[in-house]
Amino acid sequence: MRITHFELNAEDGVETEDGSVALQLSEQGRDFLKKVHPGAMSHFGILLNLSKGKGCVSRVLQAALRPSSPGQAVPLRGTKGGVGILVGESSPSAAKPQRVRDLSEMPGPGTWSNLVEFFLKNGFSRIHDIQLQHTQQYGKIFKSHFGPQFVVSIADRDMVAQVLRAEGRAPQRANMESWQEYRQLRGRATGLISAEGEEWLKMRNVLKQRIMKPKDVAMFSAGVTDVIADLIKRMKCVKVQEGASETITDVNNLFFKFAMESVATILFETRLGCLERQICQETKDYMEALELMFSMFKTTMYAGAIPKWLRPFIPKPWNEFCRSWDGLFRFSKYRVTQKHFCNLAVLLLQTSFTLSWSTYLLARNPAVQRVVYEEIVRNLGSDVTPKAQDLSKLPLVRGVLKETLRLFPVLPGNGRVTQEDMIVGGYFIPSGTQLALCHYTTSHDNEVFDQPGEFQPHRWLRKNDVDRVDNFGAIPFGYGVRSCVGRRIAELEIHLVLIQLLQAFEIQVAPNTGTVPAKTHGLLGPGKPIDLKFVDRK
Ligand code: HEM
Repeated sequence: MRITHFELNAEDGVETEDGSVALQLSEQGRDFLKKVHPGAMSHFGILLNLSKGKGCVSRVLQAALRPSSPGQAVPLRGTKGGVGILVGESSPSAAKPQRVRDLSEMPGPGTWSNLVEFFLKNGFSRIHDIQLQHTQQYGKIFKSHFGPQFVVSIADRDMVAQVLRAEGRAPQRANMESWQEYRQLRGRATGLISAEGEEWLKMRNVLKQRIMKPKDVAMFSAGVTDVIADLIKRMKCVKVQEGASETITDVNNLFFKFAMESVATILFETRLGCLERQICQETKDYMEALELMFSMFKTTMYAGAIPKWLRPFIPKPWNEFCRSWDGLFRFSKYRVTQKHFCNLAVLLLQTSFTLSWSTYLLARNPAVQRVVYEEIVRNLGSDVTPKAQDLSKLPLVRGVLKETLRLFPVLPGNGRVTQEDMIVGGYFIPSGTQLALCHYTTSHDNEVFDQPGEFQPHRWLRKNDVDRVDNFGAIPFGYGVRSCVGRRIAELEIHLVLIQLLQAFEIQVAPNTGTVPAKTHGLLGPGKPIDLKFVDRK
């Protein structure tokens, strides 16, 4: 087999240290290869995915290819015994290719400065800020050590896209060791969030049949609407208690109860009464256990960062981590969800934080709120209860959610463990490396988003049917086969509740609220309570 011609662009060739050249396939290159020799794909181990249409434009063909040996089969670095074929040479006009660098050459904070930052300066609650700070200091790809863990952080939209597009059939999320260890210790089943490999695939396939598509989740619309009616009733009661101020203090508390009630409605087809005046004791205890879990987020991080051999000397973090999980597992009512999803608390907080941030942003930007409200009145009506099928008429409401999650991505960073060798940002990253994808930083990158600090839901409006405003800079639900399985449910709930809140109230910032900083409590939540005024529209 010999492919005689192959176009290379300047950025396609990356020179390795020993003078050989690694090929980075451009889209044209890949298409060309497919056209001239479809069979060749099977010989390019690393290209197997591409032939199934799952590859990525900038995927690197990690071959140690000699520029002078076109047509020769050579071993591919980073593939399991695959061979590649040099199909051409860089055009003479091509700029000098870059050298592939080793991880030892990657910049990043030293172990000690990281220890001081995280353990002495409370860095675990400022993970999002540290992401920004480290990106400024070390660039868009840098390495760090957290106790026994070594992490490569990626804060560049295109590199994030490269990593996620290259994923295999069962991507591995990082940082779940503590959860897995706890579950093994106590004999608890692994949930979807922390499962890996074949076990994950099996669970995911079961769930995805039920809740992955917008049209499948539309059937939950009526149930969610009932819960929203209860939420608004509850808000009106609280306002009456507050008297003339019309203020609801710490809105997240109320939105958390709403999230819990609607998840129960959707997933266990039951009502818990979280939005009633009197909450049943078991639900109350469960909510307290969840709060404890989150107040102990720091402990969770310490539990993961302290090596096992140090535990006899510093036992507290691991013991507390187990104690808070034991607390949550006591509640048999919630076991079904715990079993499937692993951490119900995370899911509830994702929804409640997002609702808190979006109402806060609407209150802080009254002009934007007015335009969104006008869209609702114009395209739906001021008192028509929305259904799932109405959402396509309200692109700005959808923009509000996207923009909220861009400014405050509840998961400010995500993890992946590389499953094969890769070259990212000019660095050779071996298989098994833990990556941290810095979504908070890419969401605030002014090379990716114009005026990134501004709340502009209209930036997400499509100009026409072919316009795509998707952007790897902001992927709050993740991307690909391991992305959020509850995305469609969360979107449905949040869109429906935002519409009805805006139909019922004009949302204003309470005088004492001021600017609310974000804080990482595992997820990116408000750093202080958000108090808002909900002024009746009629
Ligand atoms: C605003 C609300 C939410 C946001 C922003 C959000 C975001 C995310 C993100 C970023 C991930 C990780 C994806 C990845 O690694 O690529 C994730 C995973 C997950 N989410 Fe959500 N989520 C939300 C609500 C929900 C809800 C309501 C549910 C359940 C009903 C849910 C269920 C899950 C599950 C089970 C996973 C793990 C998926 C897996 O590992 O296969 N999420 N979510």
